[in-house]
Amino acid sequence: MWRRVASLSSFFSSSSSSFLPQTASRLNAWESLTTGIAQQANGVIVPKEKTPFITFVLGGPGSGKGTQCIKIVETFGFTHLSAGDLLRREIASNSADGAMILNTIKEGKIVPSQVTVKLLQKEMESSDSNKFLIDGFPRTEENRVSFERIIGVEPNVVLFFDCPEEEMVKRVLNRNQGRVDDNLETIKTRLKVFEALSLPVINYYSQRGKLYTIKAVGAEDEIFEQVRPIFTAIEQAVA
Ligand SMILES: Nc1ncnc2c1ncn2[C@@H]1O[C@H](COP(=O)(O)OP(=O)(O)OP(=O)(O)O)[C@@H](O)[C@H]1O
Ligand SMILES: O=c1ccn([C@@H]2O[C@H](COP(=O)(O)O)[C@@H](O)[C@H]2O)c(=O)[nH]1
Ligand SMILES: [Mg+2]
Repeated sequence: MWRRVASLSSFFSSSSSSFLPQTASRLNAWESLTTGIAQQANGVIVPKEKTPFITFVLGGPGSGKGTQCIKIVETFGFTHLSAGDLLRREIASNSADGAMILNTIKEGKIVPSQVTVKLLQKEMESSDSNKFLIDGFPRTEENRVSFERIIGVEPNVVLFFDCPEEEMVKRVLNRNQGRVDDNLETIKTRLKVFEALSLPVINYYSQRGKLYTIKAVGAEDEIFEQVRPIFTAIEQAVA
């Protein structure tokens, strides 16, 4: 069932990105709130009781997506699904796809959409939560289309953490979490992949009026002050 919710555009100002050719549009994402996840039962499509609110959290490697997601969870109670973390969990559990995922991550390339979307789907379907932060996905147009086809829903909001390359490289090299892809060689590929494959996704959502660009330089708390009003307005709108 489709349902229209009043536009939130008056809560937000436009934002722009040094990466993006066009100005990001205002939030009118609530218009797509209604698509919902559908589950198949005995050949019949049965909508889930409540439609999830989905935020995609995008940005280059080391732009601070994970760091800000933790703050959003603490303040606004979303469920954080990091696609990279789910893939690393597959590697750690020695699953059938583990070796392929490890090689792909080491090379800084993109795991096949079907694998990542299946992991996200499993988490979303088994969660009691109805509001998700999907961090680091979709990374390609193919990822995006697969998510929409398999999950049957579009994001309501897309955040883009816009950070200069030299700052991202510095952060990743200082991260010190033992990640196999936190080395100069892999970072170079990850940055190229981001520019070639992920920026088109960001542009797509900008054109759809769903994109919020956050200037991701400065102290973590200062950056969160750009994020906070977006989620405050969402809370007010659904209350
Ligand atoms: N505003 C900031 N200033 C300085 N360092 C930061 C800032 N935000 C995050 N960091 C640090 O930079 C590193 C990368 O941050 P984070 O892991 O959040 O990025 P990410 O976008 O999730 O990266 P990836 O895509 O590689 O997972 C971490 O060590 C984090 O503590
Ligand atoms: O949707 C995704 C997300 C991640 N990957 C691969 O994992 C690494 C690390 O991801 P982070 O978000 O930086 O933790 C990424 O470079 C890709 O190799 C992916 O393929 N698809
Ligand atoms: Mg991360």
